[in-house]
Amino acid sequence: MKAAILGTGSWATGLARVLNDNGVEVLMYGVDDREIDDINIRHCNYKYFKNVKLEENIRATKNLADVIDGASYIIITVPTQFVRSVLEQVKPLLKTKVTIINAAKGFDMNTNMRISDTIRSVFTNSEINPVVSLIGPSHAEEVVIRMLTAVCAVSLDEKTAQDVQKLFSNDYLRVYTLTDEIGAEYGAAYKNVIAVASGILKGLGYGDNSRAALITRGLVEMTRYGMLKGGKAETFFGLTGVGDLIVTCSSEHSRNFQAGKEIGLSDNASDFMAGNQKTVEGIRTCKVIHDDILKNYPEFEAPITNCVYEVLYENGKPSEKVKELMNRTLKSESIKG
Ligand SMILES: NC(=O)C1=CN([C@@H]2O[C@H](COP(=O)(O)OP(=O)(O)OC[C@H]3O[C@@H](n4cnc5c(N)ncnc54)[C@H](O)[C@@H]3O)[C@@H](O)[C@H]2O)C=CC1
Ligand SMILES: O=C(CO)COP(=O)(O)O
Repeated sequence: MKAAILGTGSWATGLARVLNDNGVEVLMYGVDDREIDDINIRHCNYKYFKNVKLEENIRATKNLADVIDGASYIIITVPTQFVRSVLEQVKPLLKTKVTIINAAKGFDMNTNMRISDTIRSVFTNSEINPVVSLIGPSHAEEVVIRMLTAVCAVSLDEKTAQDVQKLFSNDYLRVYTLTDEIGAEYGAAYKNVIAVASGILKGLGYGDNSRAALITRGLVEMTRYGMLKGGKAETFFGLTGVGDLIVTCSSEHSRNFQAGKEIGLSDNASDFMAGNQKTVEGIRTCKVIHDDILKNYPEFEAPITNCVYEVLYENGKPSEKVKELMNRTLKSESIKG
């Protein structure tokens, strides 16, 4: 059995190792010569993992046709802004029906669609099996060294979710199935915005109490928004919701957290926004959610997202935004807002 992995970055490498461990033939598609040479020649991916030696049968190439040829599964592990363009290159190369597994967290660059919807908009039902998203609390830095991790295989079709569950599960990666695609994908995207806020608090010098408050109120905010979009409340209390929120808001591995920390340290986002080269999906996700609320749900309150938006896009000062959040009208803790 063969799996095509789109991307040669950190998550692509982490999932390639899982599948290789599970006896699946993997071939990775990349655009970066350095990453491809590292994988093929030096058997590492030094840019992302300084001390990890990869197996020699994990291979990468720039030839997308070779990657797709004979693959039963195609795993999307490029950042969300590249997903549609890569899938459009994949489409003419398909010879048999495949299962596409999304592992990216955020929204389509052009349409702001969820990634499962993006996949369905590129391919017909005769080209692909039901779409699956493999998402949950899973820093690549830990998965690649086989640290115990649990994620969800999310699909509208339980059988396909179970198939992907079996494909990835092993003694260090436990996969649960879930059918609430909307709730899971909004949770996995929204948590990146709250992780930027968590980094900002850290950069400003705040401590554990502040982070716990942010995670708890961030969970309320993302649950209310996700339910508005059609997700189920219970999903936000699972791995793709609070699970991913905790790991991303509390870890120095998180690029979203790191970004927020840098912004908090300088009490300003402009330098960071001008120079950032890393994958920080919370930046764009924040704008997508902010603009959606402004346009479609003007009565909806998303105070954390609004503050992150003002810091990132309107030159708001993080230290002042924190004060604004704390000095809002006092209210009940109810999830209803
Ligand atoms: N890194 C992590 O721990 C996790 C990441 N994810 C998600 O996985 C997705 C990918 O993120 P990372 O691997 O972290 O990003 P990364 O920044 O580590 O790597 C991005 C990769 O995409 C490649 N790339 C860029 N444009 C491309 C194109 N047009 N075609 C093919 N490859 C292209 C780059 O060369 C690089 O290899 C994101 O949506 C992220 O949210 C999900 C769970 C864990
Ligand atoms: O999604 C992740 C862990 O579950 C990775 O988070 P970052 O994109 O912030 O690094």
